[in-house]
Amino acid sequence: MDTMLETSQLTKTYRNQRGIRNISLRLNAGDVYGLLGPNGAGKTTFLKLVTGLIRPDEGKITLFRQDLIDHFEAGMQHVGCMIESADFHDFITAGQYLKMVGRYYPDVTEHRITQVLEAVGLISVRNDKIKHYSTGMKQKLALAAAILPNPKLVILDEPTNGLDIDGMVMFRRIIQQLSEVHGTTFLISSHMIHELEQLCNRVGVIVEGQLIREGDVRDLLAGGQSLEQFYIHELESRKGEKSVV
Ligand SMILES: Nc1ncnc2c1ncn2[C@@H]1O[C@H](COP(=O)(O)OP(=O)(O)OP(=O)(O)O)[C@@H](O)[C@H]1O
Repeated sequence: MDTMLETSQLTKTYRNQRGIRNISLRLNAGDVYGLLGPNGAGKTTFLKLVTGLIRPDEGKITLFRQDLIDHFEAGMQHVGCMIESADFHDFITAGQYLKMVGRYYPDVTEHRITQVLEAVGLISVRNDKIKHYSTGMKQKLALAAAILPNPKLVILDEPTNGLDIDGMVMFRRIIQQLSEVHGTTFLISSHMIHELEQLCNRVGVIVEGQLIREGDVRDLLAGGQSLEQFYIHELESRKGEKSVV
């Protein structure tokens, strides 16, 4: 099976001693992988590391089987990402913004820009300045930018933050369609556990900077366990282990 992203013993410690420790994780082509974990567990840190936004202290990251740092630009051509709250220039329009993003990729056409704006439901406001957008609309625009170049791998940090119910349904449909029709691989961090249950084939649980468990969603569901039950059980076991110590 083709490996899209692999980390080995990935460690990042901030000055306050927080961060992540020894995370080894592999994403195969076609995976829709959900990262779960409590606030402050280290999910965003992990996503920032694998998108090159910060450098690890230790460990290795390979993207499409090549070292991320040595082949950063070539690798990132095939990655779309949305990390933390989207930050935009307020005085440009959604259409102009996507045109700007499109310049970083070889073949983003005007037609493709229209296509993604339609997909995320922003076509009617494409000529409005971003400063007039709501939080959810900005989130949709960030998703549009992430999928714009038809990436092989899409990395999303809390993508449904601020989305209304329609927006969440739209988000789920886009991911399912890209995954099923184009075989796009996804790595998604979210607290929306029911969304993840519907979308993901695999999940990993990060607690206090460590990947404590991975699971195959189909197996969990077939065993009569919901993703929420699996997650709560993992957190409770972790607390139990700590209280014994
Ligand atoms: N730039 C930074 N400097 C110092 N500490 C940081 C920095 N960024 C994150 N941290 C700390 O590292 C830990 C992991 O943070 P991170 O943002 O990765 O967690 P998270 O799992 O994404 O949390 P949430 O679900 O709340 O978004 C937290 O304790 C956080 O306070």
